[in-house]
Amino acid sequence: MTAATPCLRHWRGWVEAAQADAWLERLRQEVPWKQESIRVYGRRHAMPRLTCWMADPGCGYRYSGLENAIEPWTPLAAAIRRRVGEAAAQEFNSLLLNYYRDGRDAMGWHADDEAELDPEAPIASLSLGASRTLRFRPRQRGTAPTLAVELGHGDLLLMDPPTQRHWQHGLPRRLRVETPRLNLTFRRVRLPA
Ligand SMILES: O=C(O)CCC(=O)C(=O)O
Ligand SMILES: [Fe+2]
Repeated sequence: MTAATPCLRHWRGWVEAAQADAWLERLRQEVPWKQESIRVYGRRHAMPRLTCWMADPGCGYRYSGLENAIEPWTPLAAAIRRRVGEAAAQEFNSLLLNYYRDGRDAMGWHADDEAELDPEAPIASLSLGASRTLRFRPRQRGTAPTLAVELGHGDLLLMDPPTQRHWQHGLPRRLRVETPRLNLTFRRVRLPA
């Protein structure tokens, strides 16, 4: 069964603009950004964005078929994790950072439903920089309308369960955009009992 809409909570301007500006600048500089590549039909392509995976020890996981190297939390990322965790009432143990250098960078349709992730936990997404559209479509195509959420500077979006089970999301290119955007998705990786 497909839920009629994804379960989203969107706070526009969750971080006040001057604070968001400062976070954007500092994260661009201090995060060890990586240019990963993806395999499509056996060929390697540069991923259309830079990424970094930060997590507590033991919280590694595979994303788009890549085994991510775990980076330790930078002081700012750790501070943001605490604030986002309070807003979401959730203890996040991992974070994927995406750096969209301009409107040519993007992310394809996917669901964040890897086996390593706790399906009961929300995923919290913080956006900094250029405004971009996150689109949602039902995994069972045609059973519900596609939805677009405009994510601006300082916005926090919570994707609550069972959103990942029934919906995919993606960030299309937007060629008019010439400025960068950072997105931080806080996640909960299941730990061995
Ligand atoms: O950049 C975004 O807003 C989406 C990022 C995303 O879907 C992800 O990191 O899994
Ligand atoms: Fe995602």
